[in-house]
Amino acid sequence: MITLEGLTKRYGGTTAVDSLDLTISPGRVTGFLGPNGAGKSTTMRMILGLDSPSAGTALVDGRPYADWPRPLTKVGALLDAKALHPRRSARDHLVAMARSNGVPVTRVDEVLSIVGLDTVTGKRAGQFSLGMGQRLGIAGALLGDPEVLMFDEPVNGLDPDGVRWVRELMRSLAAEGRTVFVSSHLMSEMQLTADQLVVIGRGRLIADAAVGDVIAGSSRTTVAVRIPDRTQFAVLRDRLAAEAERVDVVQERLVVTGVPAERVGDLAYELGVRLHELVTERASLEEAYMELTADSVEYGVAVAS
Ligand SMILES: Nc1ncnc2c1ncn2[C@@H]1O[C@H](COP(=O)(O)OP(=O)(O)OP(=O)(O)O)[C@@H](O)[C@H]1O
Repeated sequence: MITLEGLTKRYGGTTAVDSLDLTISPGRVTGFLGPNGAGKSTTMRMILGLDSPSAGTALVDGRPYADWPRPLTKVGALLDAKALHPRRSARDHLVAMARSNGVPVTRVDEVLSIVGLDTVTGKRAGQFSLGMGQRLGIAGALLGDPEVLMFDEPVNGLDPDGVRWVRELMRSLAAEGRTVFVSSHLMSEMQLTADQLVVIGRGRLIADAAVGDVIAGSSRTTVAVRIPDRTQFAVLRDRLAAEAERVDVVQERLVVTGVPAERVGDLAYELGVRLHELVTERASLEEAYMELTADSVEYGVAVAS
């Protein structure tokens, strides 16, 4: 478990992370989202003791990362996949990591096989593609068989097979009861991978909720109704207009915002309106995320409406 209390980081006049209170629980994948510059990497760096907080605390199972006797066996992390010695082979890189962290060297071949690099163990890291570098970084995170795993943009540079592999790996690590904390800008991928989402903007917490709740909270979730009779169509439209946030007519269907499908169905029944279709059209995570972070985008582009 990761616990943040009042976690704050200031760089001169910039507050990169602003009083974050958060618990990241084991047994599930927690997605960490936010626009560029929101403070995700800085938060992860503070959890790993690579940056010291200006205020507050970041604890792993009740202690700061650095206070754990063999931290690599407690927390594994992929922060910057490019941070490799270019002339070292994948195997040498992991052997050096294992030796300096009291991890048996036999584990190196295990993790190379888990990440699918067992056929290129002798190749130097400098000759690696971006995707191979990511896999090696993930191997490093798994080396100490830790209970807590953190990945900063793990699918960066991976092909579709690699993206699916990372998704399945994260899900299986969480299913084993580990804490999995992963940042990403790929919303469609997060929708498939994460159970819980933490969204930050300008260093502050915007949301901490189950993926389904984040999506359900979006005003873009609508109910669409198809009514074959024109008169009944108008009756239901006028009745819904009195209580919905908005009612649109799209391709001869009523599209209702702010009234659940159950209520729309009950109203139609009361008014004797015959329906041919009644369907909830959920927002995607991407739409829900855009809505949540609209005020926190630091480097936004003005969109003409
Ligand atoms: N070493 C540093 N010195 C000064 N400012 C920094 C430093 N590191 C980060 N920042 C600033 O802190 C803020 C948060 O940056 P951070 O990299 O944590 O965001 P992020 O959410 O990881 O962004 P991205 O999605 O672009 O990776 C930014 O405004 C950034 O410019």
